[in-house]
Amino acid sequence: MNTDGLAVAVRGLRRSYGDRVAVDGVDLQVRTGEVVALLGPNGAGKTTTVEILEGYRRRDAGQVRVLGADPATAGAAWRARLGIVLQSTGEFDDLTVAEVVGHFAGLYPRAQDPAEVVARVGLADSGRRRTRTLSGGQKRRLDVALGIVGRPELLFLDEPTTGFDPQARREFWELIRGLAGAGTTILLTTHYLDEAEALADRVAVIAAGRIVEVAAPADLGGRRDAPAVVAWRDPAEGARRRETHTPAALVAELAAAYGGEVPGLTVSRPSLEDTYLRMIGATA
Ligand SMILES: Nc1ncnc2c1ncn2[C@@H]1O[C@H](COP(=O)(O)OP(=O)(O)OP(=O)(O)O)[C@@H](O)[C@H]1O
Repeated sequence: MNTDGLAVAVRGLRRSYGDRVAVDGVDLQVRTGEVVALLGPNGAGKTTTVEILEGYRRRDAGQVRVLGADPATAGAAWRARLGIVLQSTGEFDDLTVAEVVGHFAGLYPRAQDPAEVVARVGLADSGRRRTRTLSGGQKRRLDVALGIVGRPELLFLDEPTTGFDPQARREFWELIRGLAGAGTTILLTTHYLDEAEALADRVAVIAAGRIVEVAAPADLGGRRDAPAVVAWRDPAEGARRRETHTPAALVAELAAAYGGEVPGLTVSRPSLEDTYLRMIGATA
């Protein structure tokens, strides 16, 4: 397997738990410096796949290279190049935010300044607080701080913004964009389609243990070529709707017919969520 320019290279990955096939022949590549979002319904095999890449679960079959090494056998020096933000929050008893981040910084050979990391995740005012007094969203920020304090080359984020308020999500996205802009490769799992669209260069859709498609958010499922939906409200007939590949022509036609503004006019394309739900076979 040629892994030039790839932070993650996976071919034919399989893993079963007893009779249950969780990962059924996954192929996936993440280029160095890329942000890839892994999307899929509950039980699709995301966590299993990601934890195999992180070296936390064994695989039954397949080739896997992460930062050039096989996670099943790679050692501590390899692990220090990864940043991992898991779904569940660690418990740190009575330690303060600054103490926990400082402690983790000590585990890495080229850690960032802990105070800078605390500020970067928006916890500068909470550095002296004991971690058990943090809100859910603040704990998640602490998780992210611990994931990035070692200056990872590759960052794994498992549903990073679950429990965030909208403003905290936007701030988190800025943080992630900053890391990506500085060259960090990022593989994230999320159930938020807007998050995938905001952050990812490419999204990989996984369902029932198989990759359905990998594409840029704008291209997924043929989105770019999908017809536009032009909707308006006719004063006599009520709500009207037409699908077209030439929406500008239709709008011009309607404008002429209505003698100017078209009542209640909207022009839309299938959202990433519409496309995703169609791909995984959901009946929305
Ligand atoms: N340790 C385990 N033992 C037995 N079955 C497991 C184990 N871990 C996962 N599974 C099963 O494997 C399948 C894939 O699970 P996985 O956690 O990888 O999915 P996921 O896509 O991460 O789901 P979610 O979105 O709910 O986190 C599921 O059917 C799950 O029940």
